[in-house]
Formats: sequence, C-alpha cells, structure tokens
Amino acid sequence: VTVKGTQADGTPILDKVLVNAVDGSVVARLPTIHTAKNRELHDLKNKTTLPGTTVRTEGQAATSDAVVNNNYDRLGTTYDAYKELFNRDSLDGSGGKLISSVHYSTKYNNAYWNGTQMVYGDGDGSTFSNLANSLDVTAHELTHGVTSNTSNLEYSGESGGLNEAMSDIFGNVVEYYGAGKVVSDNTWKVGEDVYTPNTAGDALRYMNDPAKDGDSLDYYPDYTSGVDVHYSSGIANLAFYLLSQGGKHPRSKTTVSVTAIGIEKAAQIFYRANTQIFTASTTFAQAKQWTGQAAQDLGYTQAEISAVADAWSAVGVT
Ligand SMILES: O=C(NO)[C@]12CC[C@H](CC1)C2
Ligand SMILES: [Zn+2]
Repeated sequence: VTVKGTQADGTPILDKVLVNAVDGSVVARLPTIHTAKNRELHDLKNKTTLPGTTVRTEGQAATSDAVVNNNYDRLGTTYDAYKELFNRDSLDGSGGKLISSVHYSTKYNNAYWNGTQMVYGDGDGSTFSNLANSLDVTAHELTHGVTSNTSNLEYSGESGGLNEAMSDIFGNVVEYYGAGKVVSDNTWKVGEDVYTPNTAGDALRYMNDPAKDGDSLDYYPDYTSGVDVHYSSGIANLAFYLLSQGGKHPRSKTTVSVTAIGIEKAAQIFYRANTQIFTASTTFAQAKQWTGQAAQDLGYTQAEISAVADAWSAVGVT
C-alpha cells in the first residue's frame, strides 16, 4: 500500500498496488480506498427549501455556528464508527456524500432522512433542544441512509418498524462507540441528549423497555398494521437489547430467558442482516430467521445463534 496523497482533512489517500517482488514493477493497481468522510453541511436559516446554504464541507475549518460544528463532528463520529466496526465507507459503502441541513424551519421538533440527505430541526427548547447536536439522532438519520442503500426496508408496516429499529439500534451503537465503547443506561435511550432539556433522565424512546414511552410496542402479538413505525420499532429494539445484554422481557410478556452475547456481536449480526440479507418487505418473522442466518454466516457459536432466536421469541416473534 502506498500513500498517493492526502485528503482535505489530512487523511491519507491510499493506493493499493500489486508489485513484482523481483524487479519491483507494478503488476496491478487496486481501486483507491476512499478515506474521506465527505461531509457537506448546509444552513437552512429556518427556511425549508433544501438543501440550504453550504456552510461547511469536508476538511473546512469550524464555523461560528456551534450547531453546524457539532453536527459536522457527529457525522464524523458516525462515519468512523461505521468504518471501524463494519468497514463501511459512508452511506453507500463507497464514500458517498454525507449531506446534512440544519436549522430546518422554526422550532421544529424533529429530524428526518428525505431519501437523499439528513435534515434537522432546532427544537422548541421544551420538547427538544437542537436535534443536530445529538450523536444518536445524527447516527439514527445517517442509518436511514445506510438502510436505503442496502435492504431499503419499505417505510410502512412491519418493514417500516424494522427500518426505524435499524436507525434506533445503530444510532445507539454509534453512541456506544462515541462513548469509548462503553455501555451505559444511555446506550438504550433514544434522543436522551436533546429530548425535554428541562427534564433529566428521560428519553424519546427506551430500547430496554419500549412501553415506558407510553406508545411503543414491546410484544409482536400486539402489532397491527395501523401502528406508527416509530412505535412498532420497539419490538426489534427490545430484541436487540435482550440479545446484547441478556435477561427476560421487562414487562413479563413472555418468560423466555436470553443469554447475553454483547452489543458488538449483536451489532455485527443486525448489520449483516440489514445490509446483506433483508429485503424491502422483510417481516418481523423474517428478521428473526435472517438475523439467525447472519449469526451463522459470521461463524458464531450454536449458543450465540440460539440466543438470536431466543431474543425474538422473548418479544413474541415465534
Ligand atoms: O425517527 C426519527 N427520525 O427519522 C426521529 C428519531 C429522533 C427524532 C424524532 C424522531 C428524529
Ligand atoms: Zn427515523
């Protein structure tokens, strides 16, 4: 591997060449490895016509807007997590741009992926503080981009719940990575760093006890097609939590006891399933089958493969 140059942000552009050991001649040149994070930040200045004014691109210095700088940094951490944990180079696996627009509308209590880019509201200061400052929200939105480039889980019905769950799951896996690969209560809370700034300890959603938010599902038999995808996601969120940490259903909807395999192995299983096996119409039952397949493909032990099935059984996916 030779260094062919450096990116705008100083990271090396690597050139992989195959060299004849006898005379040193180059036999073959392999594709250049993308190493840039490819960030492109826009300021909507509280309007709604995307993408807004370009205010910071990859390698550019910090601006005078802390929200822009924070989101730029969160995107960097998310890029790094996907590269280090899953060897994924950006949304599309080949260095695709990370386009992010902040200050969307006025007092907007939401953030979303529009099929091409991430969009963040400032929050109203009561329900949410600025959502662009949050690592798990940023990684949640970027993961919608990963999902749209891979399984492309349809954003309705059971696949829609799985789509939202992938974003909650990897949003928190990235938060775990950003915390120095340390699991804490926050690892299982969604949006806790920007949700209700005047109330400590609460969160938008709770992966370890989804029903705690008053709306999310934690048991597949309760699922109906009319349930919002942000609530049916709780079924898969809880399965991921139980697979990572072990234990039983927090509200005793089942008595299945799940053996912990740890968050990183659970993340590898769900990442491989979402990016290599899931289809756009994947159901919860297929998610159970295909996360089990992913664990097998990864060469995990029979006990670990069984733990995957147990985690889904624990949330009523038989
Ligand atoms: O699902 C979402 N975005 O795609 C969110 C998750 C946290 C904010 C509120 C709802 C954004
Ligand atoms: Zn979402």
